[in-house]
Amino acid sequence: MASKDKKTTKNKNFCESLKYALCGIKTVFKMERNMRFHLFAAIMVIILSFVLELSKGEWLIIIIVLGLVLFSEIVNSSLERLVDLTTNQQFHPLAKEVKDMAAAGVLIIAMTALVIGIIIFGPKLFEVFLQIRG
Ligand SMILES: Nc1ncnc2c1ncn2[C@@H]1O[C@H](COP(=O)(O)OP(=O)(O)OP(=O)(O)O)[C@@H](O)[C@H]1O
Repeated sequence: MASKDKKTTKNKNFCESLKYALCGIKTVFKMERNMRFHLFAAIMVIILSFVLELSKGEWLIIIIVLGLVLFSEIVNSSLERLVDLTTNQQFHPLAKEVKDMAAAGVLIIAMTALVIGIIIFGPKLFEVFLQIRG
């Protein structure tokens, strides 16, 4: 194990819980290429949202969706590790189902985010396109 921290007991207070949660965020970004891709995409969407001056309601939807995408990727990554830990990376049909279902969860929220993105940004980008064309 890379970490020198071998603690296995319950966190004593909120600060300690926060410390380990931040440690989890650091680990998932370091280890998971998909998570880095999702973060890059999220930053691009936020920049586009500022440029296109979204309404407060549109911002709320974008923030919720981006949070759900990142959350689903973290749950997927943690389930993958749990499966690898319990199966010791040996094939098991249930392990396949767990990993495939966790990946399906990410896919569904990513598709939802795409559709919401098209609904919110599509007409605005089309307007910008028409203005550029004069
Ligand atoms: N122990 C196992 N037993 C059975 N099937 C497995 C096992 N481990 C992985 N698989 C199969 O291989 C696929 C890929 O597993 P892997 O752990 O590499 O996920 P991944 O490709 O890294 O996922 P992601 O793209 O979300 O990072 C799984 O979706 C599953 O179908």
